Order: sequence, then structure tokens, then C-alpha cells
Amino acid sequence: MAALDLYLLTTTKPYLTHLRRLACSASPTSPYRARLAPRPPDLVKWVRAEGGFVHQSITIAQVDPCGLGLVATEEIPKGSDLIALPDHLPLRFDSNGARDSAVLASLVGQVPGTEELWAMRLGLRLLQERAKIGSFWWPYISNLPETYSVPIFFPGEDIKNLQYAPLLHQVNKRCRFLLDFEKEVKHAVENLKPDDHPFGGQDIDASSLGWAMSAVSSRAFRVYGEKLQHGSCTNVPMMLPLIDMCNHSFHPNAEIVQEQRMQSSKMLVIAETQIKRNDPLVLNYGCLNNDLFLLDYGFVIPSNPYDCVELKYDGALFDAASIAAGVSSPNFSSPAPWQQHVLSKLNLHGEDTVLKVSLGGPEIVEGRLLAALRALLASDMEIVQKHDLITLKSLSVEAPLGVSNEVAALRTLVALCVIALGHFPTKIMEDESQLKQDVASSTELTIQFRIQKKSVIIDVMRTLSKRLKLVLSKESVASQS
Ligand SMILES: C[S@@+](CC[C@H](N)C(=O)[O-])C[C@H]1O[C@@H](n2cnc3c(N)ncnc32)[C@H](O)[C@@H]1O
Repeated sequence: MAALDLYLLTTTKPYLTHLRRLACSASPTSPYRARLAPRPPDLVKWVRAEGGFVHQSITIAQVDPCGLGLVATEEIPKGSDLIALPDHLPLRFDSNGARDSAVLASLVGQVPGTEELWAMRLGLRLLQERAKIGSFWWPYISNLPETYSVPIFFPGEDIKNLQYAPLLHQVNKRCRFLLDFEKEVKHAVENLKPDDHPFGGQDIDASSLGWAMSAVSSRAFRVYGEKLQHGSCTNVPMMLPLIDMCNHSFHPNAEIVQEQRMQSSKMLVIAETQIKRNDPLVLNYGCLNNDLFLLDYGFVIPSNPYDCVELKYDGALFDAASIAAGVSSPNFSSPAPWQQHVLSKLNLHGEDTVLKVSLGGPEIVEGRLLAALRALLASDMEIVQKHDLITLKSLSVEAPLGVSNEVAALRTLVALCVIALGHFPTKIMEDESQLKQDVASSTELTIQFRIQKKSVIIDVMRTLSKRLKLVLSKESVASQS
């Protein structure tokens, strides 16, 4: 097993300093990612030898800054089949091997069912094959990166310098899980006979579990599995050899198609557009924010249209923002009963509250937040009750509760953005000058991440300020006519 760095943040508070180091050998943050085997077998040849199809004009090449990728050596017409994998090539939990290890199945059952840990379940299966001498998947596994640039492997200082509490919380949670799970795995395999040992007698620690979880989160695809009785399908994560050499773009030129025939299914990659010579083949991994790109894939997308910042809906904070914005006597902390009723419908009050609200992304202001601001800054219950929630939540509906209400809501939002920006310990200019220095790649990722978060807030402020001007200018035209 490659030993990697894994740090535990020993408290959930942001800006932590007390870190426990677990293991260390290769630098996890070097820009060039070595593969598990120094000279791994040719993946394209292996896929073809196993009955798969690989378009003759595709090769594996270095694609900066993504690491390795698939590249077209000649122009490829739209609609062409690029890769086809027969049913036995994907590595999934039920493929040969998992069935005969009750210990592995029981360990999989011990991984909490939360969304963010799904990759650990398939990761255990990957570790099993990685440890198995003569594994059918070794030609694939040996081509996997030896290290991953996800934050669980960052030095503690870099994690702290992400400057964004929701992400720190997630990194901390994953590190804690890995350290706890290491103990469970060790306990489950102690005293096992070599034949019963799911990992061929090899020592499994938090670093190797972290490697497997990151390999899966950054490379597995969730595809349709069995059809359920009511017609929907289960979602099965799978590792798709060679297909997982495609890098990400929000403007993909390739797509994955699952071909189902009788009992077997084939995974295909098809050219979604014409692909020019020397162009990389790119898939869309999903419309994700930068938190997920960094946590699961280890990279950050500049100007990501899906990036957003999370805030907590908190009456006192919103009152402070409103007062800073010059709004007289806001009552976020003590809403009237009818306003509480609106907040309850938005899950911001009472039972089942979800206090996390977001700014940025395609919506710019999360609808629940906008509706709450409009309703709480309104003094006339009847006007609010004349509107449905869909209208109140929509930024494209101009001033549904009147101009002065809209102006107060927009000004409060801009003030909230100013407060949120002020919580970052550094300014974008300072971050940018730090980036110009020769920093480790994990530090670079950390700085890029926080620059992007601040840019999201600045973009939201710009959009809302424009909006404010527009509303005010329409009002002044109306009052003159
Ligand atoms: C499914 S793998 C793709 C193949 C990978 N580049 C390799 O060398 O094996 C996903 C990983 O590729 C890299 N990657 C993919 N798309 C990227 C992008 N748009 N920018 C930066 N890195 C990217 C990230 O390291 C990510 O975790």
C-alpha cells in the first residue's frame, strides 16, 4: 500500500491548529501524479483484449492541468462510438470477489449510509482487488494515481487556510470517519486466516482507506442498476476502466450511455459533438459547486457557474445586515406570527428547519432566503398573503411586494455579502500575490478555492447592485410621469 499523508483535525472549530499526523511517505501534493505501478500495462490494449472497443483515434496523453486524459489523434465525427466496455470490465461491488468475502460485506455494511461516504463502500472493494495477487483488474488498478489532491491529504495549515467553515466541516468529518473506520477494519480482520482475509493479509490504515475513497469519489460513475418494482432503477457506483481517463468540462464533447440488453449491460462513450484533432475527450461530471469538486475530485473550477456560498439563516445577523443597509427597524429576530407562518413554509422556522441558505450559483439568491427577506421586510400582511411562495422566491419577479420592500431586501442582501466577505481573513489581492510565490500544489488549491468563494460573493453583490439601480430607476421614471 502506498503510504499517504492523512491529518485529523482534532476539533470542528474553523482555523484549527492541533493536527495529528498519521502516515507519510510520498508527497501527496506533487503536481505530477505517479501511477500505482511504475510501468503499468497499456490500458487501451487491455480493454481491447477483453472484448471492449476503443476508437482508433484515441490515445492516453498528459493533459495539463488535469493529469492524464484521453485525446483525439484525428478528427472524430459527432455520434461516433468512442469506447465500449463489456459487462465484466466495470469494477462494482457485486462483481466477482465481493460475494465470497463475508467480512468485506460486513465492513461495507458498517459504512454510514450518508451521501458523502458512498465512495468508501466501493473503495473497500477496490482495496480488496488492489491487495489480491493476480487480480483480473490489476491492469486497471495499476494505472490509478498513487496519490490524490483531495483535502483529506492536505497539510493542516492548508486545510485551515481554506477559510470556509462548511468545507472545513466536511474535511474534518471525512478524516474522523477514516480514523474511526481504520479501527473497525483492524478489529474485523484480526485473527482471520489468510484465506479469509479480504485484503490478502495486508495492513489497512486510514491512509489506505483514504486512498481508496478518493480513487472512487474522483473516478466512479453512478449508473443505473437493477430495475425496482415500481419502475425506477437503483443507482450503482462503478469504476469504468479507461472511460475514467476522461477529464471534466461543463461543455463536454462526450457522453456516457448505458446499453441494456437482456441480462447484460454495456457502457458506451459517444462523441456528443465533433471532436477536433488533439482535443481532449471531456465528460461533464455534474453541475457541482467547488466544495464538491475539491472534496471529491481534488480540483477547483475558476468562475464555476454552480459555485455558491452557504450562510446560516440567523435573525440577529439579518437584523445587523438590515441596519447596516439603512433599513429602519427590521424584525428578523422577532417576526410577527404571520411572518413566522411564512418562515415555517420556507423551513426557516419551527420543526424541520433547514437554516442553511446559499448565495451564488444559477439562482444567485436562494429562493427561500429571498422570500424570507421580502416577507420579513413587509409591513402589510395582506399584500404578502396575496402572493404565492413561488413568486416571493423568484428574483426574476420584480418587486412583488412593492419598490420600497424590494429595495430594502436587495440592500440587506448586499450588506449580508459585505459581512460575509469580511469574515475571510485575507483579501483576494493578498491571495493572488501569495499565488505568485512558489507554493505547494495543495496550498495553490487552497488559495484558488478561497479566491473563488470570495469571487462568488462579489459577483452576487454586483448583480444585486445592478438590480437595485434598475428598480430605483424604474421607480423614479414612474414618479415623474
Ligand atoms: C476521472 S479522473 C480523470 C483522469 C485523470 N486526469 C488521471 O490522470 O487519471 C478525474 C481526475 O482528473 C483530474 N481532472 C479532471 N478534470 C479536471 C479539470 N477540468 N481540471 C483539473 N483537473 C481535472 C482531477 O485530478 C480528477 O480527480
